[in-house]
Amino acid sequence: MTTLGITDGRVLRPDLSVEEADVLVDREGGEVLDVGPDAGRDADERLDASGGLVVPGLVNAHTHAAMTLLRGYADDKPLESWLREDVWPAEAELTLDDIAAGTRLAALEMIRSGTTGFADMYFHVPRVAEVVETAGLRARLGHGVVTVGKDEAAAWADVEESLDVAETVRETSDRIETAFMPHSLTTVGEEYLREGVARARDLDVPVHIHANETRGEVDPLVEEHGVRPLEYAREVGLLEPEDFLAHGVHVDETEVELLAETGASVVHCPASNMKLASGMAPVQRLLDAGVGVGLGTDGAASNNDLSLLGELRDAAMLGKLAADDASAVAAPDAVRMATAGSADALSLPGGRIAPGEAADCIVVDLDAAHLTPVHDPVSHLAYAAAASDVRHTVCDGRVLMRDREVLTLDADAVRAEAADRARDLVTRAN
Ligand SMILES: CSC[C@H]1O[C@@H](n2cnc3c(O)ncnc32)[C@H](O)[C@@H]1O
Ligand SMILES: [Zn+2]
Repeated sequence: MTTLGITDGRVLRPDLSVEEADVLVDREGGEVLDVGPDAGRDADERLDASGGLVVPGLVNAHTHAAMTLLRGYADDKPLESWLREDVWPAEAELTLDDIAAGTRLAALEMIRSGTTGFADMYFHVPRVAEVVETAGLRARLGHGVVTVGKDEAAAWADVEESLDVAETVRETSDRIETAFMPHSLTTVGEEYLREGVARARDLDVPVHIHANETRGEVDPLVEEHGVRPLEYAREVGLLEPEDFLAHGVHVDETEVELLAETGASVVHCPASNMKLASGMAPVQRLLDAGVGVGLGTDGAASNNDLSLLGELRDAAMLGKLAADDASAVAAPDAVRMATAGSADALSLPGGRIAPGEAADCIVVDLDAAHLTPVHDPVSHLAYAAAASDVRHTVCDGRVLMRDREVLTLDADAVRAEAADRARDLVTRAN
């Protein structure tokens, strides 16, 4: 066994207390061995955390990584017209190599901003998995199914592809898990949902879906089925404890209770919800009811970055507006959402720094003008720290970024290829 010591910093513990300590990591086993004063002093390799805070690696519980290629391509529109007029026509032109390049760019941005794990719903998932493996990240991946606008054969083929990906891609890496991923309750027909979800249960994979994102999606569904969207979701077999729903903006009291009873989680995406004017999720209400809540950026085209530190701030701010209460979604709640909340929602290791837990951690520099003084490091994580404050990123015991240099990807090459491909993509789409 060889060890990594993250030394001389302060460590955020699972109860969100902060203590001066080292973190000792088993590099091959990918787990935390010890947390305590001088625990890392004799380690084989050391990462200097002096002046910094050692935090669990952040977990982005809902994104579409390759949408980095569409960052800034179509802004200032609501979800439905943004998807139909801009995003879907561009996505129809994506090649496998585009998706690999966009995902690499996302991986670079995630490592730089302290994200060690993520959930991705997109296309050409085996290529996405290759990138995740090379970058050294952890992920739960799935092929997004859309059946509206397709003939029956094409719709079933899409369902089969998502199930096939869920079954096979999880075998490709110890850091990759999968899920069955129907796009939403309105873009996938009922028969496909019922059959796909039942088969996902046989494969023992969770289901990830967009749900209750906009009024434009909820109202017609209620009209058609005569029940709330999450009651319909339950009827078609969704809402098992390992399932996780993106957004959950327009949920009523019955649906909050249904989530709490079933144990399915919600992934809050505040920046995307604000940018597309989708609405404000009742996050404090969900937390009060005992619903598991994680945090996601959604794709870079509706955000427009993949920084979870930015998302933390948005979650804390928007949560107060939604509740009309300045004490709602307090700093520790937001930090918990981006760490243990997201990791638990995705059933992935990580989210807590303690012996036996996955060695997914980051060091956030606190020695910066905008982070001075440090009355409360948890407050700084929620309200003041930025992506560029992340100094080191470690996933599964491996150093992915040391002193702001990403070690697993060639940053210049990744940026150049993504910029070229994005330009060609939008030329083809237009
Ligand atoms: C079928 S793969 C995933 C699909 O989802 C689209 N998408 C991106 N952001 C959102 C969002 O906020 N709500 C719904 N769908 C979204 C993405 O462009 C892909 O087509
Ligand atoms: Zn999404």
